[in-house]
Amino acid sequence: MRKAIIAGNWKMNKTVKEAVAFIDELKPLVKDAKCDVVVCPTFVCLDAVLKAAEGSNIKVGAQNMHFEESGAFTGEVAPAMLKEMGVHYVIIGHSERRQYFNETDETVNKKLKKAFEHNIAPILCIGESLQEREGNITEEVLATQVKLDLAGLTAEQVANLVIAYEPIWAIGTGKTATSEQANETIGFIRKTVEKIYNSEIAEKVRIQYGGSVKPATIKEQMSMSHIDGALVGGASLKADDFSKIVNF
Ligand SMILES: O=C(CO)COP(=O)(O)O
Repeated sequence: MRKAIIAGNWKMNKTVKEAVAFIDELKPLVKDAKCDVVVCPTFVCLDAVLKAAEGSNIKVGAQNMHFEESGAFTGEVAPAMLKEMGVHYVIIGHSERRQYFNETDETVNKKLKKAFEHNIAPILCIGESLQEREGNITEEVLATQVKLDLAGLTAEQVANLVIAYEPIWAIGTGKTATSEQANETIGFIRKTVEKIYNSEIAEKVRIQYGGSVKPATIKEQMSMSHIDGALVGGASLKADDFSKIVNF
């Protein structure tokens, strides 16, 4: 049985003060959650959020990191810096990073390897565009992403991986994939992992759905056989909404 994981991706939102106030409000609301609870603030809020979340069941993730250990990479953050702070998770390859910051399957793959090397749990984002879905190439696109992004990862690493299936056309648009659509596609991703590794690993990898997840949609989504959680954008910014999702 896979443990569900609900993560909030705050994207470029919340100042340090706002972030701390959010955690203070969220803590009592999610203290009995049955799933893993994760919030992913911006780099500048990580320290304050880690401190505010101390002693609670809320884990903290970063939204990105570089694949090099250190050096002349102005504006970037290295894995060891996150690990030393106590960061548990890191989102890798979000579609916004792929779209606006030239993230490729090659850099995603390097980052995944680095995250595992530093014992930070990666949440790998994959997903197809509207054009790709309408062109009936969703499965090819996802299979290619899985193959390239996971290249060279060990079976043990993949068993501990979280994958977030986020159809790009459902992000921030209010258009959710239907639960059946999401389940079917996530089932396909699991099959792809099985083909590359084996059925045992495919059964272990946790796969979230992401894209306009709301308190009103989560119950049905979590009732689906392949959906192990959610990566939540907009609805993770209000403690009340996010707690309702966490306590699905
Ligand atoms: O991109 C997302 C999470 O990473 C989804 O964002 P929304 O929930 O705002 O659609």
